Amino acid sequence: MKEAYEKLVIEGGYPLEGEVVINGAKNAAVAVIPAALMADGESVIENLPLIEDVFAMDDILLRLGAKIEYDNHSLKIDARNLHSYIAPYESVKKIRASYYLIGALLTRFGRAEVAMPGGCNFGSRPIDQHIKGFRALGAEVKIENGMIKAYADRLVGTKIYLDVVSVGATINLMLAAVKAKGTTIIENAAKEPHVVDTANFLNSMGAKIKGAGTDVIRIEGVDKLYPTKYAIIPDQIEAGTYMIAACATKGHVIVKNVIPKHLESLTAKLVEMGAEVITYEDSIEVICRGRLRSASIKTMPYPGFPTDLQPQMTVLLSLCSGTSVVTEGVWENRYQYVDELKKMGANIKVEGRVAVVEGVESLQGAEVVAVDLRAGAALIVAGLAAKGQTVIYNAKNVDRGYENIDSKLSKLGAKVSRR
Ligand SMILES: CC(=O)N[C@H]1[C@@H](OP(=O)(O)OP(=O)(O)OC[C@H]2O[C@@H](n3ccc(=O)[nH]c3=O)[C@H](O)[C@@H]2O)O[C@H](CO)[C@@H](O)[C@@H]1O
Ligand SMILES: C=C(OP(=O)(O)O)C(=O)O
Repeated sequence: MKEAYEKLVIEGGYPLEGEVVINGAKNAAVAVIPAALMADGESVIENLPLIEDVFAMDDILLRLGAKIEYDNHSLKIDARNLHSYIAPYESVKKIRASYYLIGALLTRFGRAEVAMPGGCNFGSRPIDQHIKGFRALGAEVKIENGMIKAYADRLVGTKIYLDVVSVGATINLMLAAVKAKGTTIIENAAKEPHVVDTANFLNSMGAKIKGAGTDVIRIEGVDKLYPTKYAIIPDQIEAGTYMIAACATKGHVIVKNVIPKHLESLTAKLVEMGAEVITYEDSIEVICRGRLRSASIKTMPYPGFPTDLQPQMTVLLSLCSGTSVVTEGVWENRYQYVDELKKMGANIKVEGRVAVVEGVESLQGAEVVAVDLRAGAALIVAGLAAKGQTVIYNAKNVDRGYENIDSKLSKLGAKVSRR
């Protein structure tokens, strides 16, 4: 009988060798797609990753009345016949990014009813800053029966200071402010590459956004947004995952179609640990011929070390010589994968947001479960490096953020199959 979720089977111990082309950024794609709903016409988004989170967002758009058409990695979105401002639970619960429908539908219709979002479960993932911002812009917002209901006859620009640096709130409030009356200033804004990419997409639609990529974003409201054609940035987390896997397997990999600046915190850390990393204009070469040194990382908002690479990096640190310390500076409980790693021989002690990692000579293959997207990516890195066979259940979780990860790894010499 077919498993409820497909599993990945990995024969470990083969160094990754060769080139891998990185797809578009998941966290840019899931912001830009709903943003396209704000133009009454047909937009084209290029370089989209063909991943489960994008398909889940597509499903939401179809339920709202949009028409979509794929041509390889390009998506045409026709939002002319949008007929609903209600995004239902069964499609919204699959992804975290469904919260962007609130900002986009508020701007399009002046009203939005969106179920509470889903996404990776690592502790509470509040959206109070989103709601605080919508209310500051003049929207009435209430939560009823698990639905976020927002209404605004007219959104009016204002100054919003985010209590915490939040990617989602920063992007969502940009979506709500682009056609508000007057100017909106978002202070303590997130600076991630996908925040900048979404601002650039909105500006290509006729929005007037300045300062994205800094902690103060200024949005001058406009009367109309226009359909556009736009190619999103490459995925820094997909690229970083392959760079870490190259090191974990003592391999030699070139990740292509990347923006090296987006990976500077990882590149610097890998060099500190003893890997050879050569940066080119749109690719990065990683060479690792021996056991790396231990290091410490603390995940922080961009340009700090990205939390979405924390699980993968912890696997690499598990194989280094010496003791490493990992501090999760963004999420309260993002170590659920550690119990699975321990089944493979990792020596990790978790206290709250800190994990102390004692390096081991090698990991052993085991049967493990991918509890979420990056936990699954971490277990893949571990299985590639381990001695023997690793079976990863719930592998569909990995497909949320990685396009064709098994075939890409096979092309790099890994022995991996989906069963
Ligand atoms: C779809 C998407 O883009 N997901 C990314 C997004 O998630 P997401 O947008 O959920 O993450 P945020 O940047 O908002 O969260 C950062 C921190 O702020 C807190 N917070 C956030 C919002 C809020 O209203 N109140 C609040 O307290 C969170 O609990 C967390 O501690 O950024 C995270 C941090 O880079 C990444 O791990 C996710 O991959
Ligand atoms: C946490 C992640 O995704 P999401 O916020 O969509 O759950 C991630 O991409 O690592």
